[in-house]
Formats: sequence, structure tokens, C-alpha cells
Amino acid sequence: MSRSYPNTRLRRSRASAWSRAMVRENVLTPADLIWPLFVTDGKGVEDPVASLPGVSRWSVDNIAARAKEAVQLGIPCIALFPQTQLNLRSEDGAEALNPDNLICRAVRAVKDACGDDIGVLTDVALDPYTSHGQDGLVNAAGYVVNDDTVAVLVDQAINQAEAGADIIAPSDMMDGRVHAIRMAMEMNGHPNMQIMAYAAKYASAFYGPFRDAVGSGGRLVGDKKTYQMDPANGDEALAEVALDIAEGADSVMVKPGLAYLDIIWRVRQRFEVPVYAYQVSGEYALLEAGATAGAGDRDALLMEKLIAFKRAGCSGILTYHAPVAARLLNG
Ligand SMILES: NCC(=O)CCC(=O)O
Ligand SMILES: [Mg+2]
Repeated sequence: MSRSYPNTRLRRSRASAWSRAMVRENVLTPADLIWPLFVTDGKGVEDPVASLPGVSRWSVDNIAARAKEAVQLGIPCIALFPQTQLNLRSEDGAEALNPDNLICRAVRAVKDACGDDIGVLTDVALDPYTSHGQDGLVNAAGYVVNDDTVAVLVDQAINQAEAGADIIAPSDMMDGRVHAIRMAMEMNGHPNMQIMAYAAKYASAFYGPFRDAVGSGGRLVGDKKTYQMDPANGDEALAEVALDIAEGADSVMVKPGLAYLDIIWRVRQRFEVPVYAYQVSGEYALLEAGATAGAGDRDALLMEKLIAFKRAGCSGILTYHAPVAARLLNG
């Protein structure tokens, strides 16, 4: 049977709001959002991130308030990132293993304040802790070594698990780290620990403001192209995702977001695990700058971008706009 004019007028279902609501294929709710938050030292601190207008670093005491805000808004999960003090950064990123580091203190504060009302995702990678800003251990030739780094990442993940993290999210892109972390969780009393693998993380120019926010940008020596993916590659992302699932990931992430919707779609078609997008700092900054420059209405641009992730097949989106979007959605 052919669907042809005038038997078929696709505009019929678009003619009124109630009808558009009936045929809407995708919806965004606050439960689709994960809110990344920056933690810094001190007490009562709110320290605005210059390159991310509207985003701040919060001291541990203020982080619990942000977590309560998330609960109130219906956001089910927050992701924590530390701005580690300069004097605590080192070649080997040892501060990542300190049970009283910023992240562990922040996780405990959130869990004390909110319990199981919210999930806490922690990032596994050494870049917030190293003096050179790389995600792993660097050898004499300046190469980020894989297996020795994985051994440290396992200890970092255990440290976060002991502090009460709910989801471990390795963002380092070392080979084999999901397997190593999964085994360590099984053997150390954390069989229900979720692992959300940054499976397809690209060597992207969109991460600049994040590196400012955690204080690793200025000190990054070289680039991350020997471990993060080449933006020219798509098939390779499927290989990365397949490995991380086989190694024990519960969900996978594609990062950055909007420029990689094709990857999200392909992962969704091929695999059965939840897939998340990270709408990264540069995407946030571009949207804010564009709206300020008159490129469009900020809220409308934001909602259109976020629904695109749902249409592409995402189970959720990590976005610095999470509280803004949740407020809009909650009316
Ligand atoms: N591991 C977390 C990130 O690298 C975030 C990057 C960004 O938001 O630009
Ligand atoms: Mg991998």
C-alpha cells in the first residue's frame, strides 16, 4: 500500500499541540541527565569557572547541597571531578590513591547527605592528579605506558569504591582497564559496583574548559592522541565498545557528544547495554557563547541538542546544563 498524497498528509498530526504530543517518538526527562560537578578545596567555596559561564567549582561542604538540589530536580546521578591543589600533583598522580583526597571526601559528604537518593559516579584517570596532565604514567620517552597505568587505576577505583562511589567510570582509554577494575571489584567486596566505561573517547578539541576547571590544561605536556581515539574513526569505536562490554562494563559512553551522534547510533544498533553521551565542556561553552552572541535562544538550543541524544539512542546524557535542563523540564 502506498502512502501518497492526499491520502497521506504528514502535516495532519502536526496541526495541534495535543497531536504532536501523541506522536512524539522521544522524550527527555530529568532522569536522563547526569550532572558533572567540580570539587575544590576550602570551606563555603563557590569558585566560578571562567571558561564555563554558569558553572562553578564547589568545596566539599557545598557539594552535598548540589547533590540535594539534583535529587529535588529529579536528576538521578552526579559525576564528581576534583581540582587538585598544585602541591598535591605529582609525576605519578599518587594523590589519586589517598583515601582522604578531594573526591573521596566529596563522595562521603554526598552519601552522608543523600544516601541512596542519588548515584555518585567517579572518574578513573590520573589527569587531575599528575604534574604533566596526562591520564597515566609517562615513561622517559614521554609515552603513556599502558599496563603500569592500569595497575594504578585499579587502586584508584578501589579507593573510590571504599569511599562509597556507586558508578566507577574509567575515562583513561588504557587497554584492559575495565577487566582489571572488574576483577578488583569482585575480589574486594564490590560485586554490585557499576562500571560505566568511557569506551569511545576521542582526542578532541572540545575538552579545553574542563582542563581549566580541574587545573590540568595549562600543564598538559603534549597531547592525548596515543590513547584517545582519532576523530576520523567510527568502526574502531565499535571495537572499543565490544571490548569494554566483554571486560565487564555495565554501560558505555561516547565522548564528546554532538559531533559523535553517528557513533552513539551505531553502538545502540549493535549492542544491548545502555549507552551514554558526554556533552563536554567545549560544547557547553559554545552553546552559551553562541546564545550570548545572538545565535539563538539558549534554552531552545539546549533542548534541541539534548533530544538529539535521545533520538540517537542514548539512555542518558552527562551535561553541565543538567540543572538548567531539569528546571526547564520540570516547568
Ligand atoms: N573525564 C572527564 C572529562 O574529560 C570531561 C571533558 C569535558 O567536559 O570537556
Ligand atoms: Mg578501550
